[in-house]
Amino acid sequence: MYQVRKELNVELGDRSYPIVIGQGLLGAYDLTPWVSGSQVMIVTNETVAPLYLERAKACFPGKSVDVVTLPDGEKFKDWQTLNLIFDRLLERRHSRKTTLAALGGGVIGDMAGFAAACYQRGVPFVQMPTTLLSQVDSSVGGKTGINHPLGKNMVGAFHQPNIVLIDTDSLTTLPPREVSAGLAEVIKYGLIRDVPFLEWLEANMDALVRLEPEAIGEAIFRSCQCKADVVSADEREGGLRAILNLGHTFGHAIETYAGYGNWLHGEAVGTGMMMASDLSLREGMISADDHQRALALIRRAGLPERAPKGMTSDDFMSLMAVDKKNVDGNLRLVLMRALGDAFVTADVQPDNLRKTLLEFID
Ligand SMILES: NC(=O)c1ccc[n+]([C@@H]2O[C@H](COP(=O)([O-])OP(=O)(O)OC[C@H]3O[C@@H](n4cnc5c(N)ncnc54)[C@H](O)[C@@H]3O)[C@@H](O)[C@H]2O)c1
Ligand SMILES: O=C(O)C(=O)C[C@@H](O)[C@H](O)[C@H](O)COP(=O)(O)O
Ligand SMILES: [Zn+2]
Repeated sequence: MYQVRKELNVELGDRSYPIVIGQGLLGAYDLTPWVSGSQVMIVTNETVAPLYLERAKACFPGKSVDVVTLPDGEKFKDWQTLNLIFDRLLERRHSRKTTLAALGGGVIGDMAGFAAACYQRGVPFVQMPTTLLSQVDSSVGGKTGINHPLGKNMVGAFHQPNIVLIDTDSLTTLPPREVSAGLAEVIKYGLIRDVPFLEWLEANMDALVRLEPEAIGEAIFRSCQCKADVVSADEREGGLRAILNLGHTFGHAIETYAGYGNWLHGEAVGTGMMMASDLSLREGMISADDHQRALALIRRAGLPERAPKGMTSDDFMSLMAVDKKNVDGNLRLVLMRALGDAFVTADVQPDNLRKTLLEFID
């Protein structure tokens, strides 16, 4: 038995798709209406497969289901591992009618989605996210890709899924550090454009850290709602969508510096949002009280508040110089005019940026 708690839609004209959120969905929810051909290939990893693969297969009754199981970890979000997906697709003679289904966290979702965007110039794609971070963020919106040693997510494509199936029961097996990482992206939505949600998070953060089902279901729904609204308004990041990058300019620099996987993406984003808040304060945009509210919430989620040991401000500056938001060599950052009101700017005082970097490095 399963229970759908909430359903919402990413509105993209004839490419619109549902996000279905509930309990017991893996193993019971019929995904075949979103699969046009007779074949599915599930992309998963060696950690998730023993936990959820059999249940995921049962979502495709009557279809022929193939599987490719990748090694686990951010350090495998690379060309070599991506190629394992293409190897399997070709060895098994999959056609452009095969649907790829991502079963796992954001690493699997980003790689399976990129493979779906590229294989025979594009095949249908389904998201079955199993981490908090992937349920609140990466499974929605169609950003797919892999890392490059010189920069995070530097090679990729936009490729929207046909459906996102979120079984919140899968979170029961998630390690606490991964829960905190997911909460970073949840907090992000409050900080960028949803003050009522920010207040709700302040009231419910302890329940979220404990993964209490009511609270976590609500946080996932409201996060997906915020992301779906932003993506529906600006699918390819022509403008508004860049606010989803709050904390990511600093965060991606941290992930690249630390070596992919040593810092979790959500951890780097948590510290990065503290840095963005600090800079917003120095730029005279948010008040000291607002800054303290942001810091307190990120801390309560159990996220780190210092940059990696040994990382210098020069390291930050050179890694941030390859950020995708930059234009004509000018650094562009997401800051907050006020809590719940993020925007992109290329116009920060160099001295304020330097002070923010110094504030967070050891
Ligand atoms: N495309 C986007 O819009 C977008 C948005 C945010 C993040 N991302 C990307 O997502 C990635 C991070 O995703 P993530 O935080 O899910 O990390 P992840 O995919 O590495 O998963 C975290 C860990 O949890 C394990 N795991 C997955 N589900 C589990 C479960 N139910 N129980 C126990 N263990 C489980 C995984 O095997 C892995 O070891 C980064 O590469 C980031 O760049 C993409
Ligand atoms: O969906 C988006 O847009 C985001 O920015 C969401 C981010 O949480 C996510 O980490 C994304 O992968 C970052 O995108 P990038 O373009 O900065 O690599
Ligand atoms: Zn992110």
